[in-house]
Amino acid sequence: MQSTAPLMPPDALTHAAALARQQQLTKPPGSLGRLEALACWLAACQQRAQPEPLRPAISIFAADHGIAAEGVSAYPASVTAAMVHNFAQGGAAINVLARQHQARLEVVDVGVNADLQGLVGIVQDKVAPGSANLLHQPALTRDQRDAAWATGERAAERHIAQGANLLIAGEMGIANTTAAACLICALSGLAPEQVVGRGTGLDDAGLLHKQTVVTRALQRAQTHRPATALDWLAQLGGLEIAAIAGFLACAARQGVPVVLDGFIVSAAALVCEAQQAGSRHWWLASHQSQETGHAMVLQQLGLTPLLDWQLRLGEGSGAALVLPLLQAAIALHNQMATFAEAGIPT
Ligand SMILES: Cc1cc2ncn([C@H]3O[C@H](COP(=O)(O)O)[C@@H](O)[C@H]3O)c2cc1C
Ligand SMILES: O=C(O)c1cccnc1
Repeated sequence: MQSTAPLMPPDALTHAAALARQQQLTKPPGSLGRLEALACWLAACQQRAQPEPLRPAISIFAADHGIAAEGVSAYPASVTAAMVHNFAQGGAAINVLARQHQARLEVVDVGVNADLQGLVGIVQDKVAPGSANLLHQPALTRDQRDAAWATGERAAERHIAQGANLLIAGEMGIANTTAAACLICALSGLAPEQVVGRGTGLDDAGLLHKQTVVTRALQRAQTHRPATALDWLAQLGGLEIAAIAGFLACAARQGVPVVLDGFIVSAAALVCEAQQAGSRHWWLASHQSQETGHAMVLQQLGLTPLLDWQLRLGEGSGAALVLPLLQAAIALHNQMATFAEAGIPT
């Protein structure tokens, strides 16, 4: 884990140059709406007034959660490992989207409670076989938290070394919306009723139970007097959430933009921004998740989601879904004629 000095945002001069080009393209200024802002942001991130096409890469971090024992998910904990097999066979939603948009995809086992050795495309970087039950004890030791964070940093570095210029983090971990909700409450000051959602599809009774679990877990964690976001991460996080926070921190330090996925990634983003201020300038929010509280977290991060399509899957799927929109923003920005080139009077 590195320094907490505020990061520089994407390059302002390049942003201004890109904006100037947008004003000269053969359309009324502003008529391509957010596509224009996206092109200028990507230009600033790349420090090229005409940005290169995107070379996206995705890491899915998978881990089990002790809190699953409290009946906070509509699915059994065994689904985490089963879904890693599905990722390896190419059958999950994120596999389809990654193939469709030619994104490099890797799955990182940072803490699944199963032997996943030998599965195709699975990076073995297991820190522990899952987190502890955060209702009764800290989810992670400090060492586990730091090791998982470093796992995420290594994943971002791998992608960047292979030429990726846009990163996506996804997650798989049954019960991780509970850990994410706890962290979001702790870091945002929002109440459990404002944050806790149905996850994979809890009914009304399940939702109330999950709210109670989160409230009690927050009370338990308070007794340890957590002072920093990293303290909260150890108390209430999970191995994949810590890894995603490290992934985001590393990407921002290296000046590589990230498309944030849904609720769980946003919890990791809050941790990252608290630890490394200014990281958020390198992020775009793909969508507003159905999960309660996601909208308010994005607001706190100063991010406006692109889509509101009732998504509540995770895996990085929402982020992968907006890749064609980003590619379109860059293609329009680079390939449209200017008024001068087209001889159109202004
Ligand atoms: C088949 C299946 C595939 C998934 N892919 C992502 N998630 C999503 O659901 C989980 C979080 O919801 P909760 O906190 O309610 O367990 C995470 O694993 C998340 O990525 C899935 C869940 C299931 C069941
Ligand atoms: O928004 C998400 O990331 C999400 C929501 C519900 C279940 N799994 C993930």
